Amino acid sequence: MTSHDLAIEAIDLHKRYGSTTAVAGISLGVHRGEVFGILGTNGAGKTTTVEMIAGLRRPDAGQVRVLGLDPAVDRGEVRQVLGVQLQSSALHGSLTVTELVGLYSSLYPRPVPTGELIKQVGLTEQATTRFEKLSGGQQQRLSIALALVGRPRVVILDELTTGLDPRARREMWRTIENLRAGGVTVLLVSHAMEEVEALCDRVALFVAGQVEALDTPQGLTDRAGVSSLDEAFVALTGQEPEEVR
Ligand SMILES: Nc1ncnc2c1ncn2[C@@H]1O[C@H](COP(=O)(O)OP(=O)(O)OP(=O)(O)O)[C@@H](O)[C@H]1O
Repeated sequence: MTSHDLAIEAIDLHKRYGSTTAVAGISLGVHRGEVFGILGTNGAGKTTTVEMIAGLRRPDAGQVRVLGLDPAVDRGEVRQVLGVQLQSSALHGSLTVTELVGLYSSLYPRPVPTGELIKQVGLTEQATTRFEKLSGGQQQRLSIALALVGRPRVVILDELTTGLDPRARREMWRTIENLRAGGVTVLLVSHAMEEVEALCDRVALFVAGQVEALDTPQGLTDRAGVSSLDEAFVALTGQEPEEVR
């Protein structure tokens, strides 16, 4: 496999915040068309890593390539191919769902039609509701819609289904399956073991800013000699998985 086959390449990333080391030498290669999961306890460096991959945070050291581009340098080009949903989105509270999706659509040459996208994330009934009046789960679904509006080739989702009810959760899983079927590469940060087990081709287990193990879900459970990813996480990292928030 050459680096041309990689949609995302992170090489020896480091990041400190004052005296806190958040990321201490992370390297990852995500194949084109793959759904790749990052699992780790609170503070393991997951968000910092995906923010560096998205070009939203500058690494102290190390390199990132997204489809061969450097997100910190080729900002305009990367914006056209990369969709990002982060944990907290700062959106204009007085705009409605339709207005926000329309605003983001205008940034792309071939956006998903606004109504179609709103339906896809289950917000048709809230189409004329202002962002500030949406529930936490609805805001979450809107932020996922905004990550997908430009038909990205690579999508980064940080805590895809945290805070969503079971039905919305299943719909999001279906959305991921559809992205995979369309050849889109997905990098997924999650606390939910069953979500990662169900969706991801490969998984990286993060501990204290480093990759402790990286394999298919089956490979991780085989390696740990256990029957679930939950148990493999405990066996391979020595840490208890977090409760899903
Ligand atoms: N802006 C910041 N300023 C200072 N410290 C930070 C900042 N962002 C993160 N940290 C610290 O860096 C470490 C890694 O944080 P990060 O958010 O990347 O971890 P995480 O694995 O995403 O955690 P979580 O599951 O809680 O979201 C933590 O110790 C955190 O407190």
